[in-house]
Parts: sequence; structure tokens; C-alpha cells
Amino acid sequence: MTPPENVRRVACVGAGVIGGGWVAHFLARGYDVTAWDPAPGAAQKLRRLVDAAWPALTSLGLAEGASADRLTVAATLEQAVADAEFVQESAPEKLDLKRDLLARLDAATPPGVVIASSTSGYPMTDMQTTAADPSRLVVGHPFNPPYLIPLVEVVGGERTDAAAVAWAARFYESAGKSVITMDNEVPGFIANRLQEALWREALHMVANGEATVRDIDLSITEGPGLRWAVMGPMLTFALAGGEGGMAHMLDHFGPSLKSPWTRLEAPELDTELYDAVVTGCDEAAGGRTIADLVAERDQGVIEVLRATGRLGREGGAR
Ligand SMILES: NC(=O)C1=CN([C@@H]2O[C@H](COP(=O)(O)OP(=O)(O)OC[C@H]3O[C@@H](n4cnc5c(N)ncnc54)[C@H](O)[C@@H]3O)[C@@H](O)[C@H]2O)C=CC1
Ligand SMILES: C[N+](C)(C)CC(=O)CC(=O)[O-]
Repeated sequence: MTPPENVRRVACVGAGVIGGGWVAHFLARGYDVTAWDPAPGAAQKLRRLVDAAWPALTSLGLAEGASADRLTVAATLEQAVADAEFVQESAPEKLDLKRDLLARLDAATPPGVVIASSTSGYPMTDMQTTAADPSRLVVGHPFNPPYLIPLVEVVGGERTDAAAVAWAARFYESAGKSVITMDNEVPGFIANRLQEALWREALHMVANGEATVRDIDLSITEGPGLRWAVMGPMLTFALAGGEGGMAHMLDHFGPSLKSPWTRLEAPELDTELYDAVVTGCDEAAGGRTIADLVAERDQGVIEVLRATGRLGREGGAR
């Protein structure tokens, strides 16, 4: 196996929204990228996507030697992966298609090379059923667009070798991503499980005439979304407890978990969950006081406002 930090050649199979985004990301990080997509006109579409992303990637800073010219569009899947040191699969979210494609990729890719799927939620255990060597198949779930959003969720299936999961996590990190590695297959992984809960509630509200689509979007972009770009939902709510932090927040608002705000079942806030959340927030704070976190959050929110064009010349929010 090539050490993850030494990988130079990456294959991207499926070059739509996400596969194309991965291509742009890997090119910007200085890799040679070979792509394959069976759709007519896919090569031109991919080059348009890379061209559109390149100015943003250039302004963020390209890796040494990075060039959009280091993209090769292969005529066949087999040619795309023949010399690959890592493969990212981003084909449509259909279980049978993923199963067949991963088996085909496994047959064509040099032994020992890790193959990752961009799936948004299929457990790898369900996708690796027909591959001859399922041990190198992992999930590497990105966020749209993969060339700007850092997170990748990495998890294996029951028949994946733990070494392949660890290798993939190190590879993504060396390719400039932020990685969460999961020991167990959680349906929807972590971020999509959270997004799905929000999404389900949003659809309930639209369907019931309780909120418009605009209300839903504004409720996030002008509200919690600004904080979430700086601090996750745990530390954000720890600050809702004032100087008492998460412990006071849970004492004060914990009972509202049982209120009918959500259509989802509330978890039992037992001592174990209570302690895990409080301790987790303390650990995440890493020695920063509540006042430090408030200052950090506020500064971050101001920068997000500026970055998203919502700050006037005088510095006030529009
Ligand atoms: N769109 C999104 O926001 C996100 C999507 N994903 C995941 O990424 C994967 C791709 O999704 P999108 O890019 O959104 O879909 P898409 O529809 O934009 O692109 C899929 C591409 O796969 C190609 N394709 C069709 N059959 C194929 C085959 N047999 N082998 C290889 N390629 C084939 C299509 O021609 C198309 O270009 C899915 O697994 C999806 O769940 C993950 C994160 C976010
Ligand atoms: C809509 N989606 C489920 C495909 C979204 C994702 O999987 C991740 C993202 O980009 O939000």
C-alpha cells in the first residue's frame, strides 16, 4: 500500500455534482486525477465544473504544482483505475448499482488500493456484498461542494479491514480534509443523521402550512446557521446556559426535550447522557472559558457575515 501521504494518482468514478467536486478538490491539492463517467458528454460537463470551481480554488490557494491540466478523462472504468493509488466512487445513490460498481472497481483496481464510496447513507456492509475483496472498501462521505466543505465521514463495513479505514482517514487528512472516523456503521452517518432530523421537521412544517420554504431557510441562515459555522450545536447550546454552561442549560431546558416541538422521539435524558454531554462540552472547550468561547463565537459570526456579503461598508450587518 502506498503511504497515504505519498499518494499522487487518484481516480474518481462518477463525475456528477459530487464526483466532479472531488475531481476539482484533488486537482487543487496537486494530485493527478483520472475520471470516468459513462454519461454522454460527461467529460465536457466535468471540465466545465472544474473551470467554474478553479477561480475560487485559486483564491483559496492551490498546492504546489496543482493544475487543472492534470485531469485525464478515461474512456473506460478499467483505464481510469489501472494506475490509481486511491479510488473515489461517486455514482448515483442506488444500492444495486453501487454493489455492482464496487465489485467491478475491486476487480480492476490494483490490489491493496483503498476504494471509497461517496454514498450519503448506505452502510458499506450492504454495498460490499459482491466484491471479491471487500476488505478495502470504505465509505468516504463528503459534503457539497467537496472542494470547499472540509468534512469527510469515514467508516467501513463488517467485511472492511480496519487498516483500510485508518488508511483512508489519513489519506483524506493529507488531502486537506477534516475527517470523522466512525467505529460502527450509523445509518446516515453523523452529519446526515442530524441534517435528516432537521429536514424531516422542515418538510412537516411546509406540508402542514406551518412555515413557508422561505421561513425555513431564513430560520437557519439568519439564525442558528450563523453560529453553527463557528461552533457546533453542542457548544452553541452550552453557551445558552450562560456562566453555568451545558450543565445549567440541561437543568433549565432539558425538560423541553419532552415538549411537542419535534415529531421525533426524544431521548431519555438519563444521568449517563447528561454526563456525556457535559463532559463532552468541557473536553471540546479544551480549557477555554465560557467567556473565551463567547468571544470566539462572536468574532466568527462577524467574519461569516462579512464573508457572505451581509456586512455593510461600515461593518454593520445589513
Ligand atoms: N449531491 C449531494 O449533495 C451529495 C451526494 N453524495 C453522494 O454522492 C454520490 C453521487 O451523487 P451526485 O454527484 O449528487 O449524483 P449526480 O447524479 O450528480 O452524479 C452521478 C454521476 O454518476 C454517473 N453514473 C451513472 N451511472 C454510473 C455508473 N454505473 N458508474 C459510474 N458513474 C455512473 C452519472 O452519469 C452522473 O454523472 C451519491 O452516492 C450521493 O449519495 C454525497 C454527498 C452529497
Ligand atoms: C442531500 N444529501 C443527503 C445528499 C446531502 C449529503 O449527503 C451531504 C451534504 O452535502 O449535505
